[in-house]
Amino acid sequence: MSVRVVARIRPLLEKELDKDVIVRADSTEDGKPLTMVKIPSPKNESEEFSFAFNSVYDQSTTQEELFSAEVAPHMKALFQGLDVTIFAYGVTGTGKTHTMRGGLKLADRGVIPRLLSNVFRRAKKVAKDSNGATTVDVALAYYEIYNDKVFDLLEPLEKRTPSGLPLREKDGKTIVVGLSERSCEDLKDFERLYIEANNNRVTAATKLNAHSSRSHAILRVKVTQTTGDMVRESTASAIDLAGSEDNRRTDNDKTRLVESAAINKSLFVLSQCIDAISRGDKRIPYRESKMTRILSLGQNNGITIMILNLAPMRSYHLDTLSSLNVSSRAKRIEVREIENEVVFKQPPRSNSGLGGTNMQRQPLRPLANAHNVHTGAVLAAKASEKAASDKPIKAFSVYTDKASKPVAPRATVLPTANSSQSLKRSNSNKRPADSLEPIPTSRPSKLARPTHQTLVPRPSAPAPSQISISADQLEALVEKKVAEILASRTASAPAAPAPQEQTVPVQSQISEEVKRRLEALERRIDNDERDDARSDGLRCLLQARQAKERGDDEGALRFYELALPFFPGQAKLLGKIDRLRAKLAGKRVADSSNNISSEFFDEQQPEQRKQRTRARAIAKTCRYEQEEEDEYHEGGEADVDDESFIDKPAARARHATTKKQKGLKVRADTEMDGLPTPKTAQLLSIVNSRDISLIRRLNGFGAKKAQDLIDHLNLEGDEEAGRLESLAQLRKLPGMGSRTVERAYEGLAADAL
Ligand SMILES: Nc1ncnc2c1ncn2[C@@H]1O[C@H](COP(=O)(O)OP(=O)(O)OP(=O)(O)O)[C@@H](O)[C@H]1O
Repeated sequence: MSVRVVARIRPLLEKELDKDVIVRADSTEDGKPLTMVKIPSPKNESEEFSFAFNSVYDQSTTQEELFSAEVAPHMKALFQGLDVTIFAYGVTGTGKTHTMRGGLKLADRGVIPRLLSNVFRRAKKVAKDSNGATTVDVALAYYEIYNDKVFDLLEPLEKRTPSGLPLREKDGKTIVVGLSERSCEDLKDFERLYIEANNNRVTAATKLNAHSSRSHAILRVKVTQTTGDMVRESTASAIDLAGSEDNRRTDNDKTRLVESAAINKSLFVLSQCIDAISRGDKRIPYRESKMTRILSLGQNNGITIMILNLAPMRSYHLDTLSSLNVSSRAKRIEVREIENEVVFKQPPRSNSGLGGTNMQRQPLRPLANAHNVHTGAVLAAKASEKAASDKPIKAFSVYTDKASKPVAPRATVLPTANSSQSLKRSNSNKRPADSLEPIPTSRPSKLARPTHQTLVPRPSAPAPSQISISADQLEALVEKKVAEILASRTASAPAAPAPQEQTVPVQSQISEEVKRRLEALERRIDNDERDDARSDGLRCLLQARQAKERGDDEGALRFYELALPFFPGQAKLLGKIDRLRAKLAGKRVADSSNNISSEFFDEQQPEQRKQRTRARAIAKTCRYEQEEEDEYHEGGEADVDDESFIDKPAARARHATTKKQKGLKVRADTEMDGLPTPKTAQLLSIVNSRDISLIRRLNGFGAKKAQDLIDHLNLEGDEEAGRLESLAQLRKLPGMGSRTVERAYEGLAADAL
């Protein structure tokens, strides 16, 4: 099933009553429900663009109507074990927070309080219908992504660390490490928590919205239904995204500008993800922002509803067109409606096999094919509260945490997802205590183990620690993903003529290597806690460069603009932005009309559209592969170069530890950094020429690396002011590093021989 995308047009506010309304809801035929948003062309008022959605809600729509039509119908599915995600998207001031949170009056309450009210009502009904045999527990996690950092909204502000909470991937889901979770008894309990938590959320007045959300807020409502030893867990996520904003209209100060840059960047990445998914690209840039990692659009199982919020006034014209374009593409995203697996609680096991009465329970273990792996831990959390409080670091998923309800300590997952009522765990399925290998640990158990694993006698190899298991699992997942991609590429590749066949395995190896490096690099970027402003700025520049190479001028402009707050007043950067703006001024309108016609074209010519999409996807894949090969073909040192860009001192320190690398560095310093040798002078003169064809000829430089180098030189100043005088200066540039410079130097030396 596709992501359900609905649009909501907000009414005019009191201060806007004299404003010109240009956005309206319409239906395809008289008497049919509203499914179209119509808006005039900014170029030609007599021309009107139409965007089709699953449903459209006009200015008169009440909070109750929206909830009843879009959210209430999915509450049953939530209690059947499906995860439900609802997120509000749109420009600043269009009503996202109003839709999700709403006002304090009963009629003004938004999706979130209504959702909770519905959940508690259903929970009571489930308990009543089962004569008390089934109990339902509701727990909340609530956090915000502010300046691309994750903060727990249920914890007081004093507890925040500057770097925020880290993210990890686990069992195909992105989890927030250290996130708290609160048990919630009833609506009053929820309101108390929610109002308190919202006071922690960053909002501020901007010119476009007196209470503008400066962060993306994510509320997770976990519903746990327990019947005897069966546990079913599902999660409703309600996400209020911060709104994109055009800083020419906001009059934002420096702090607001930095926030705005982070908001716009993450929303831009979201739009890129939507585009990539709808084009069928293999690589979706989820990892380029924390918000897209967490949202994982199209990756999560369950039901996803996107609410596009729109303001009807002319002053939002281009922004409205842009968000209509993005959201209408989101309709094409497919999500799998798969229920979460049922979990069976396991009675407390004897620890006799572990020896000693003080021995703690088993350590964390990986749980294959389970979505709700933390259930046992959550339900056991209160019982083990004291032990847990002794631990310095907790790795809770957003589905997991400090629930306060005492429940059985362990749970076991059955691989059958849909047979919850008929399955009961027999005694023969219990894992005998003597099959446990002794694991010296003081960590209390937090994860369940799948039944099918427990039935098989375990080898007596020593159990790895929790951390090494996670790392191995991660590695294995990456390997598996790469293998699958390669297998599908090989399978779908057309038969090559005989002479080229020999090159296929080599290319596959290169791609595999490239993929692995890319994944490793992304992981390293994500794990790097020191996301300082400068490296964010440099990343924006690199993204801009990449967008430009792809011919995506709009993307390049957005990223250059995002980079501006990090390099204020940079003449070169401002020049680039001005040139791109001028180029795009007329093109933007033309693009919009192309998109509309392609919407209609899609319906009329599905085959041609598919062919176009395929051709685009193939062209893009080829481009990616070419770029990757350009960058990585030279082999083992590419990651050194990249690492030096992310964190040069740390990377150098790491690489300087091996004997071989130590030798290389010493040689580089003595041979290359003294008085400029002819080779040094030659290398510097090639670099200073800023001529891409010359720089590309250097050993280890592909098109992208060469262009990045030129961009960085341009940022340093013009050819005179930004001239490099030594290799040490070259090494300090982002993306360079000792190894790169040495290879380029050695390449020149080899040429001379
Ligand atoms: N459907 C609606 N009915 C009445 N008022 C609305 C409606 N939608 C939005 N508003 C009002 O419009 C203003 C802006 O809405 P809101 O703060 O929800 O926008 P937003 O999209 O969340 O903005 P930002 O992204 O800056 O946080 C608020 O005063 C809100 O009360």
